[in-house]
Amino acid sequence: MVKVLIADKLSERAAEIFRERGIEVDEKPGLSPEEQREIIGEYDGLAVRSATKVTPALLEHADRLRVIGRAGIGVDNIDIPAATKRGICVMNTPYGNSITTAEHAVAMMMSLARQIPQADASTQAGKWEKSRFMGVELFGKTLGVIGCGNIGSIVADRAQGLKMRVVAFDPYLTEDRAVNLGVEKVTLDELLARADFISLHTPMTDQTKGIIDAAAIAKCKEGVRIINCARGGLVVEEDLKAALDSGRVAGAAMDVFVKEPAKENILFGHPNLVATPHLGASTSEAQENVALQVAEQMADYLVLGAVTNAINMPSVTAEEAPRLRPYMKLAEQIGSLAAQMANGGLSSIQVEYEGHAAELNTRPLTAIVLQGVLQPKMDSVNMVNAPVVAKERDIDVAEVKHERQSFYQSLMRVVLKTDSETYTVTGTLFGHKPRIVEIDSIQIEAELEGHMLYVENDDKPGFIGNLGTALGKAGVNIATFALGRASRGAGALSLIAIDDAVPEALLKDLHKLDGVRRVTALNFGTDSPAAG
Ligand SMILES: NC(=O)c1ccc[n+]([C@@H]2O[C@H](COP(=O)([O-])OP(=O)(O)OC[C@H]3O[C@@H](n4cnc5c(N)ncnc54)[C@H](O)[C@@H]3O)[C@@H](O)[C@H]2O)c1
Ligand SMILES: O=C(O)CC[C@@H](O)C(=O)O
Repeated sequence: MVKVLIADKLSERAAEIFRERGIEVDEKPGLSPEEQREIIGEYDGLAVRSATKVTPALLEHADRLRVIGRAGIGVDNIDIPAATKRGICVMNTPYGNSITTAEHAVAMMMSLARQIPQADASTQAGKWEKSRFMGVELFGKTLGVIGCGNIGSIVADRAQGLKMRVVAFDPYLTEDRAVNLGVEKVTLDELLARADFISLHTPMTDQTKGIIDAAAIAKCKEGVRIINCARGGLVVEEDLKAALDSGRVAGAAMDVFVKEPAKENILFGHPNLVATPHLGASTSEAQENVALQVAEQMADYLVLGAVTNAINMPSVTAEEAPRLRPYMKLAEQIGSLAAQMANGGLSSIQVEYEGHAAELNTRPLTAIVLQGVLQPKMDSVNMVNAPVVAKERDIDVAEVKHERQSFYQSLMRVVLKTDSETYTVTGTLFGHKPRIVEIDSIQIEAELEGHMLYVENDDKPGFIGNLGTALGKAGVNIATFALGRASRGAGALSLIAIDDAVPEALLKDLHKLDGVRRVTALNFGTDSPAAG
């Protein structure tokens, strides 16, 4: 039975959904990394928030793991390259907590403007420090949004409701989108120079790490207020502390910290700091949304093969999945056949689609062709890691969609080049069954299954009889025999399904048959999706 581990505290709905979808689920939040390593080998799916660190050390023990679901947005607690290498799909829930987090950023901005947390503490301590807490209005002030994606754009919208001017720095924000959002797209320096409040909403990347440091703060208005509800490392905490001390930054509101959980931090205790413990996504609505979404997505993947919001593989909707399934089998078979026929180091793989196949979502199909090509040489390759493996090996991958009409309603072709030769295998679907219809421009009609022989020979009388006799003498039973030839008397080829593997000695004898050009043993293993 398919089994999922919920490793962090998620809304109860997640476990309910897994069970409704026939998936066994264990809820074990709060385990130590060592405890997680001990049990992870039992699971096909792992659902996390931000507490669990999905490291290469954990993944090394994850022999069954097929999918990691992050109930939230940031996947910086998951080692994506390590997961991809192991063929594990990683998905997040990009929109489920955006409104909640944007609202938290706005709440933080208001807290800064009116020092509400400090005033609350003082008032409840019995002081009545009316003159200490002089605030500033938001009306007419400029908010600088760094990173204007899902959350940044909601913050911008809410700020406009408060009659603030919004300037945004985001290299990927188009002018049109900026106009639609009602924000002014500016450079980072312009934003720093103009903003009264700055709110950070980028992911943590090499470009954004430390985007607010001493140099950036030096370009800000005197008395700027800074809000970070994105990721801790976006702000250099030591530089912010110095700027708070000098008064250059009038206030800072931090929901996220370089080191979390932040039990201690250089900023703590500063009178102009407002701090929350990574609460951006913590509303019941957002947690319900992300738990439900992550469980549905993971169940769709584990049960149907549908892929939604994956970070490391192409999407396949739940509606597409059943339509793609027979093509997936065909994709793996043509890839596998071409690879088993090929000699020499692979240099390029071109996957061509014609007719109905060209109208499908071809990215996952191409990934599966790559899986089929690479699997005969590597055990642990699948559609998640096959594109990465191909890239690592400098194999050039191309996808071509033909508009031309062909004899077949739907065709998929793989053209595989090695350093010495080119191999072409074309297949179609008869009903839902994959069929090979052409090999190197010779027409044939064959199903691929179990043990097979691929034979190339001179097209002359007696060859097939001799081949059959040789196999029969060795006790090898022929299950099916598919034959094709270029033209009378020219080269011919056959794909022969046999009941058992051909011993090495027999292969050598077959090579000695009069007129034989090539004999290759093929295997479309019964436990592989490429099996017929
Ligand atoms: N505090 C929390 O609990 C909490 C909750 C949800 C999300 N987050 C974090 O909030 C951040 C934003 O999430 P989102 O859903 O809006 O993501 P998003 O991907 O929708 O938006 C991120 C934006 O940042 C922009 N960006 C990327 N590199 C940039 C750069 N160098 N300079 C400026 N902009 C850049 C992107 O173009 C994109 O528009 C993420 O870091 C996420 O992890 C935190
Ligand atoms: O799970 C959380 O509480 C935080 C989530 C947040 O950081 C995210 O990136 O979605």
